[in-house]
Amino acid sequence: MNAILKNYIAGDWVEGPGISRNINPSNTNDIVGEYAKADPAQTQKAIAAAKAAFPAWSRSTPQERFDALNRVSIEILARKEELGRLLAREEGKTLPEGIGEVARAGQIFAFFAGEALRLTGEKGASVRPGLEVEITREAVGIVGLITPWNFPIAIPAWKIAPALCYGNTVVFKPAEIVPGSAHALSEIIARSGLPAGVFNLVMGSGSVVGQTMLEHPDVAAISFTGSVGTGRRIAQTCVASTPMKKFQLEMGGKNPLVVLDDADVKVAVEAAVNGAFFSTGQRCTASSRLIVTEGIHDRFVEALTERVKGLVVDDALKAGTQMGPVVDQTQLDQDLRYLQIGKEEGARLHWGGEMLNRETPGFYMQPAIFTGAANAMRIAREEIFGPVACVIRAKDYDEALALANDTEFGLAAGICTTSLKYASHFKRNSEAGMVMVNLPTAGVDYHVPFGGRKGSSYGAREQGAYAREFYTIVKTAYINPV
Ligand SMILES: NC(=O)C1=CN([C@@H]2O[C@H](COP(=O)(O)OP(=O)(O)OC[C@H]3O[C@@H](n4cnc5c(N)ncnc54)[C@H](OP(=O)(O)O)[C@@H]3O)[C@@H](O)[C@H]2O)C=CC1
Ligand SMILES: O=C(O)CCC(=O)C(=O)O
Repeated sequence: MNAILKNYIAGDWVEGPGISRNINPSNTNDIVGEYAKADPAQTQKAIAAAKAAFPAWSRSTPQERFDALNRVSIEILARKEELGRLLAREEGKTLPEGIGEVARAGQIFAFFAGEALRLTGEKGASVRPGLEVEITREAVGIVGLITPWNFPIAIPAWKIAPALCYGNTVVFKPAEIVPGSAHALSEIIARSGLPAGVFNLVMGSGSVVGQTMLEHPDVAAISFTGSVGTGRRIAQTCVASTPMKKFQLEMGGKNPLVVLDDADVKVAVEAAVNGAFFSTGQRCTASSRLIVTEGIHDRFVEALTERVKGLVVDDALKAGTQMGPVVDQTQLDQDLRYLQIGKEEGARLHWGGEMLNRETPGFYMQPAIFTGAANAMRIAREEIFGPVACVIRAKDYDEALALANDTEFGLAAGICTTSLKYASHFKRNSEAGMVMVNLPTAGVDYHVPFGGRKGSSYGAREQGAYAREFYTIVKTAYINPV
């Protein structure tokens, strides 16, 4: 076994009081690595380091910020195959998906390197004679970044890069089950030329490291992606703390993909397969509800089933694998529990859902399609976060739209149609933060806002230039030029 990989605090790599093991979900005999696990005291040291570094970093020049973020981007992109392999090995998404995610992380750092150089701010006349008014943005302070396991490098990238770009200092806590990509990213950031303390990595559990960050008065803001339950607790703690913290939550989805009678079946099937089953369905943007109108329903289900039957489920690192394993036993148990719930609710498990044996012991599961699902069923209302799709029959477009919007979530929604009229109407009337036409609900660009409505998201949007809303505070200055 290699050395235990350390936390990064105040510019030093430090051992943790505990150790966690990173296990390959494609082969549970394969230990990806051992990683430091922090306690509250170590987390507090990271917060103190971020506090000490904040005054200087918040006043750093755009050139310094550009240089650091640009170096990070260059190294990530140069090493995308190697880092993609590590990501696929620890999380279970396929190697092409892993490499794609790493490339996305590199592009995000490039975007925010550029963003650091972009001038912002407004100056105008006051309503009072002779006075001037300036509106500027300042860094928020120490930001705590809490990330999930399903995008082990892209989600950290889309929080760390804007946080640093706008002059904040960072304490980063990755998900405990996937510390590998987070650690590799942190090593790259550590050699990017940032002053000590500007960026700190604190690996460990949510209930210890995350909770310490939430309760610490010096942490000014928390950006979180993960489950609704944890998101809600974070919101309550941030509001109850003194001073109150700024927070941003990206949580679940139960994203509808509407397939209308006039859809191109091939396009619809590809959108559904990609949206529901790629990345093993472990995306908050996954197309977990397929809402299909009468006239195309049977043709669509038949073509979808044929396509899904052909998906190669195997070791994430094997050439030709199209769907990797579920991330861990807990998530697999949740997926299997929902298959049981669906059957008990009266939906038909049309295809899949079997556990699979492969050469190595891993969490392999066939993708599953429920038909005859009703939107009121738990399988259509609750986020499963696995390779499980429910087909819900709709009479016509109006009913399909109503069903699509009948959810507590509102992250992404898609429609497959060749009608401009329906596509435009759906775009306007969908109650989701992101709308896709003839595309999967999952898979987004890195330079535009990401986020949802209703129970999916809270606070300012992430990604693109909109990220500025969360990572800066507005200051209004009045000047009397005497
Ligand atoms: N929207 C999305 O993208 C995601 C949604 N999910 C949903 O959540 C379910 C459970 O996944 P899970 O990983 O447990 O999600 P969690 O919400 O528990 O975890 C997300 C992050 O929050 C941390 N965390 C957990 N508890 C606390 C706390 N009390 N204070 C601060 N931080 C905390 C976790 O740390 P640690 O890893 O140490 O627990 C992790 O870094 C999935 O089945 C899925 O439905 C999960 C991942 C992503
Ligand atoms: O669909 C995507 O590209 C992003 C999904 C995502 O952010 C998530 O699942 O957490």
